[in-house]
Amino acid sequence: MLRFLTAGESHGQCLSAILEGIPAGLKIDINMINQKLARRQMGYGRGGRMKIETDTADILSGVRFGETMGDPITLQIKNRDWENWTQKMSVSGEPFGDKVTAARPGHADLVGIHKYNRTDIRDILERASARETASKVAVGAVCQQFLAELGITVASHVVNIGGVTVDKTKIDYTKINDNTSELNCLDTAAEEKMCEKIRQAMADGDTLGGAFEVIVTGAPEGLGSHIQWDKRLDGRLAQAMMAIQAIKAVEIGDGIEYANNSGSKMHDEMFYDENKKVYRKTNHAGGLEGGMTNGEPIIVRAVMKPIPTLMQPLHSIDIASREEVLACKERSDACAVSAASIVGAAMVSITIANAVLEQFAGHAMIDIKNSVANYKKRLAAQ
Ligand SMILES: Cc1cc2nc3c(=O)[nH]c(=O)nc-3n(C[C@H](O)[C@H](O)[C@H](O)COP(=O)(O)O)c2cc1C
Ligand SMILES: C=C(O[C@@H]1CC(C(=O)O)=C[C@@H](OP(=O)(O)O)[C@H]1O)C(=O)O
Repeated sequence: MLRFLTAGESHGQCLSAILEGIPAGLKIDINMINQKLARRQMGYGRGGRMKIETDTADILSGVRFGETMGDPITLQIKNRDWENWTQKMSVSGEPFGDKVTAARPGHADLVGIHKYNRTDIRDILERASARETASKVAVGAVCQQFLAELGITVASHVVNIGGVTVDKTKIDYTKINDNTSELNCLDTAAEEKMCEKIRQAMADGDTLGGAFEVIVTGAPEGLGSHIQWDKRLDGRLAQAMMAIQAIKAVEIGDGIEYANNSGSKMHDEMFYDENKKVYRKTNHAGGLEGGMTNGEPIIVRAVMKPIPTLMQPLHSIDIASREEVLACKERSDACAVSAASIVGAAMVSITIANAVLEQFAGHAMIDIKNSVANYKKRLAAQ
């Protein structure tokens, strides 16, 4: 079983993650982890913080001479901005600086101070901040390397920003793994319109959300299970995606479209080829039937709400004076869907890696590879 925890505040010293369950004998490419971290920082519409940070991961445990040993892997990403926050974020010093008291609608501010009995919203926003997603991406990058050893790839792309959508017929999905476009979008014409939409939102002091898609290829048939609610892989993927800050809807395959169409149009018919292998001509199911992978690409789509911090702030309340005020305007992103798409791929990688390790349990890479190969041989003969 794979599990991980993250720790760290947005303006604290660093972000940390401990990942346990990666088998021994996996070569770790630190450059690949850092490339994913850099990709998460990109995207038109991101705020001033991204100019301060250059995220890279240090591996503090679990890897020796570039290879995993089966131990927990500790990953650490320093916050460069911390230097500017040493007093405000001091672990042992006296309280310093003004308290944040004007709650932002859509952020964790108000409910957080109520639940945790705090008087400074900073005590909540520091951990609620999606700065934490850098840890998720570092953990996801290790899982992606594990999956790649088994021929499984995970990639994502942006499909909607503020209502500007990609034209699916124009997309070349073979480019999905090495797409370096500004917004991680595979439709250049749509991306230009998305950037314009973001520019307009920023000029208006407003923010935008959108949607992205994660595609997994090469996953063997039968990951996950129909036998219990918490073993269903579609449910676990949805939970992993919804656990990303600001993600408010998840679709598997045709998702919401199922509501509008009949069974004859929406189910993927099965055929035999000349070698008596089952194949399908469509993938409405997004690679999952009965909570299990069916051998087709896994397709997960997620919707991100607009960023809660607006430069034209919304109506709110001051938690200290109880007066009606405008919400605080911390430095902020105007749109971060492209960053979220990288986080989404990371969370899907972690979830699929966990499902693989459940099914092909082992502590050494060689055992897992053999186990996967035997399983595939058995399926091929069936
Ligand atoms: C990559 C990323 C960047 C984000 N940047 C900001 C930001 O700059 N300002 C902000 O108010 N919210 C930002 N958010 C959204 C908040 O973190 C999120 O809305 C908040 O934690 C409340 O959680 P909820 O939206 O899931 O309810 C970002 C989210 C993601 C995924
Ligand atoms: C720091 C990151 O995102 C942050 C997420 C975030 C929020 O409220 O979620 C608020 C902003 O933080 P700051 O006030 O420091 O500018 C973003 O920059 C990051 O993605 O690395």
